[in-house]
Amino acid sequence: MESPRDVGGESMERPERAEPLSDAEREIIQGTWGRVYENCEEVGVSILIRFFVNFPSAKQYFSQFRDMDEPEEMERSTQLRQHACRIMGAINTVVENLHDPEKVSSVLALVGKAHAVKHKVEPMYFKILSGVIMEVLSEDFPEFFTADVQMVWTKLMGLLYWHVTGAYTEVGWVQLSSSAV
Ligand code: HEM
Repeated sequence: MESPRDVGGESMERPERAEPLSDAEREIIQGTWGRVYENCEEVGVSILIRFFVNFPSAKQYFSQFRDMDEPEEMERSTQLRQHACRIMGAINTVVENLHDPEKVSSVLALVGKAHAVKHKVEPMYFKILSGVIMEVLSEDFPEFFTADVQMVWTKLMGLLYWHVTGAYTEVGWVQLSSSAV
């Protein structure tokens, strides 16, 4: 599906600012997220399984399942399950605080900083994960994730990526070229 170079060698693009969400868009996100979050562990796990199956190089950061290939085996990993819940929890905090841009940026700055400094995760994986999140939500909740709703969610994912990559820039993340990886 991928080679590490597909994801490792690209530069981190970051627009000047994230496009803000309107009140109506915030309501759409909050309304649809409520239904997703009711099943947060199950949805989070299916997002991560698809992420690691389609982009196996993303497993390199996880000691417990970096060498696993079978989705059934990965599904039993407590580290995967825990990360699924942490991702869903962080998105939930963002969604619940969309009216409070400072809170949103501080939550995502912490996520970005930890992943840059502690986990040393290549930031492109955040973009890839956003795409997988959109795919899984659209497939699992077709009754809510209509084309219009998907557009609003894509905007939220852009906002998330913008804040996270902002934190990477802030801590002085240096992009490795693909030939150096
Ligand atoms: C929306 C995206 C994401 C969110 C909200 C998120 C959130 C979190 C949180 C809250 C933690 C625990 C606190 C910490 O140690 O920082 C964590 C840990 C971690 N994250 Fe993420 N994460 C995201 C994406 C990613 C991606 C794309 C990767 C790598 C491909 C990744 C790799 C890790 C690793 C390796 C840990 C430590 C796991 C452990 O110690 O068991 N995360 N994440």
